[in-house]
Amino acid sequence: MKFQFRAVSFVLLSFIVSLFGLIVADLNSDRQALLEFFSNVPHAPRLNWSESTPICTSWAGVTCNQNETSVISIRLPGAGFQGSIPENSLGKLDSLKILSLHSNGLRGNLPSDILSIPSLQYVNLQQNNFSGLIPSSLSPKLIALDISSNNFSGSIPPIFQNLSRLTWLYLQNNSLSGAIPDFNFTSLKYLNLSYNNLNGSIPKSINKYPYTSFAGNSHLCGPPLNNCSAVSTPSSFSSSISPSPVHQPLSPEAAPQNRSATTSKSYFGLASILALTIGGCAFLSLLVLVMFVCCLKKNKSQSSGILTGKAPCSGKIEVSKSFGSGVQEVEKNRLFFFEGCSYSFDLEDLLKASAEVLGKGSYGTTYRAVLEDGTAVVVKRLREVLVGKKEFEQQMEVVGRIGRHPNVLPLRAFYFSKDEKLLVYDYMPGGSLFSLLHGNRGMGRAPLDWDSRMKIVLGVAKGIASIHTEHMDLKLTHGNIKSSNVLITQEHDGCITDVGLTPMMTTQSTMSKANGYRAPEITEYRRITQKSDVYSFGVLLLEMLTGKAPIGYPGYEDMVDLPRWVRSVVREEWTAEVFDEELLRGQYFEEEMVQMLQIALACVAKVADNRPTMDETVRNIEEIRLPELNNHNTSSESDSNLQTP
Ligand SMILES: Nc1ncnc2c1ncn2[C@@H]1O[C@H](COP(=O)(O)OP(=O)(O)OP(=O)(O)O)[C@@H](O)[C@H]1O
Repeated sequence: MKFQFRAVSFVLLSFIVSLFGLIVADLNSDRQALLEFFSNVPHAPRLNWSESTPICTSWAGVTCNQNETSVISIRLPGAGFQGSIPENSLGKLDSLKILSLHSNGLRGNLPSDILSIPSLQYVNLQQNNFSGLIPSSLSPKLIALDISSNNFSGSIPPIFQNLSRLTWLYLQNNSLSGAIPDFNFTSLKYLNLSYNNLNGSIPKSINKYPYTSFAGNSHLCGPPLNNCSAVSTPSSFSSSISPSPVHQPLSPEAAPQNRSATTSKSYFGLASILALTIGGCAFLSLLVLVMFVCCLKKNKSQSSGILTGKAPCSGKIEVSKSFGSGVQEVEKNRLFFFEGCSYSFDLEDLLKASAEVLGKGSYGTTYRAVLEDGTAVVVKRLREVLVGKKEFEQQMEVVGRIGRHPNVLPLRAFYFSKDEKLLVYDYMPGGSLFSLLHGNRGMGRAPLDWDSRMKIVLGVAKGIASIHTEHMDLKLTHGNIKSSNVLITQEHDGCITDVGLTPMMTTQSTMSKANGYRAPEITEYRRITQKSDVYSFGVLLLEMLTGKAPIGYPGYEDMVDLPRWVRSVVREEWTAEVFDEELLRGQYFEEEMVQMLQIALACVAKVADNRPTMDETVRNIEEIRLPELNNHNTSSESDSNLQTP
């Protein structure tokens, strides 16, 4: 009996010892793998990985599982890594789920053992200099793969077909060639293959993705690009196809992307090309005119469509205390409501409402109007509107269509007359991000915590990305992103307002007040693009991180040229000096803050082409906030905890 007991104890003890040994060995082998990478790849001096410190609690950018037995995530975007990743380094982290090394200077081949780590789910290696082929062995658990803006060549390996959980696939801005394999993705939601050298026809299985997913591949054809039949042979294409997408301001006149294949010049003389162009333009203009007249007629005759007109009974305008003082009696009979709007007042009610000035912006004065039944709305009284009635109404159609995203404040109604242009929005009692960050800095101030800031800016990023999505063939921009145009919803989310106003306003009004948010190319060439929106959003992120208002707000003492100031502080080394002191009190999320700073600095790159797109920015922020890493604890190993962000 005694012998039996001893034997059992011995077996149990050996089991425990060997289990412990295994655990230690596991973490040790992860440590060795990371040190192998770290010692072979030059990086920024701020990285603190050292043999003598505990890997799970001290190494920047490294996250372990809950039991601290293995490394599950590496997130070091923009950490200054230069050079190639050695084989048998990162590829040895056999429990790795998340690998984010975007915006570094990594180059050479991507070792084949990395993407095949069986547990790997999220990979973001965009904006490096990797070259060679995409490895053909990939983790079956991959959910997101972003290797865009590198120099990968060769064809797209058919292995993607087998990845049943793949939701994001971003391969744009590489040198990939050959035909696109006939994928039959089951879970893919986002696909971008643009700006490569792909050729042949787009497989049916993926032709539901937008034009922008395939643009910039001059030898690719079929929906949503040009019909393959319209394309003769690859050699008949003009070689001068624009290398990057053209972004137009949010304006109905913005030209659609040129979707027609450019045929070889040898087929036509200059005269025939000119004649065709002029004829084509004339025909198109006629067509647009006819369509527009039809649209207007339809709008006037029925109240379907996006806009509905309301003809109120006549009444006296309260000249003294409301915004209605300038409205002409004859023209005050048409307040256009957008479809789905539940308000039931008319222009007369609005003009009678008691009004309080919320502020004077660059486009005019904004009022909070309280109607007789107690409904509060916001009325923006525009001044210096550049366009006539028709263009204004066309623009309103566009605005009505894009204001259907939870992070974009919908325009509810508008009024246009010779002397008065009014816009009606919901009143947002939560105020603006500007007032939350800079308002009442004295006693009794409730500081805006990190989680709230992250939620708001992620919402704003999504809102802007939704504006940048192609609408009616137009590449739209916002043109005036700043913290006073970010309003806070009941759910404490960020919501962008003033959508679609920039193209209708005079240049003085659009240039004057928001200089601190303006991209260099706007100041120099007055060119508003989607990338200049990204710049403004980057300044907004810096404002959120530093608590400082960008230049352009008279009356705010700590105004600074934010991108310039932040760059000068962090040039040598990342430092807590840039962060808003309110963020340094209490629980301090340094790693997330540093990562947000990296994202912000990428957005405010001086050269527009070096800035990420808004979609990429959304993903980069979401990656910081993966559910697994929320609440700032280390992760559980359960796969179900890692959901699609
Ligand atoms: N729907 C709304 N609900 C609550 N407050 C709003 C609403 N729309 C605007 N505001 C607030 O009203 C004030 C004035 O806004 P306005 O848009 O006129 O100026 P601005 O945002 O400072 O500059 P700009 O005209 O360049 O956008 C700002 O503080 C803004 O945050």
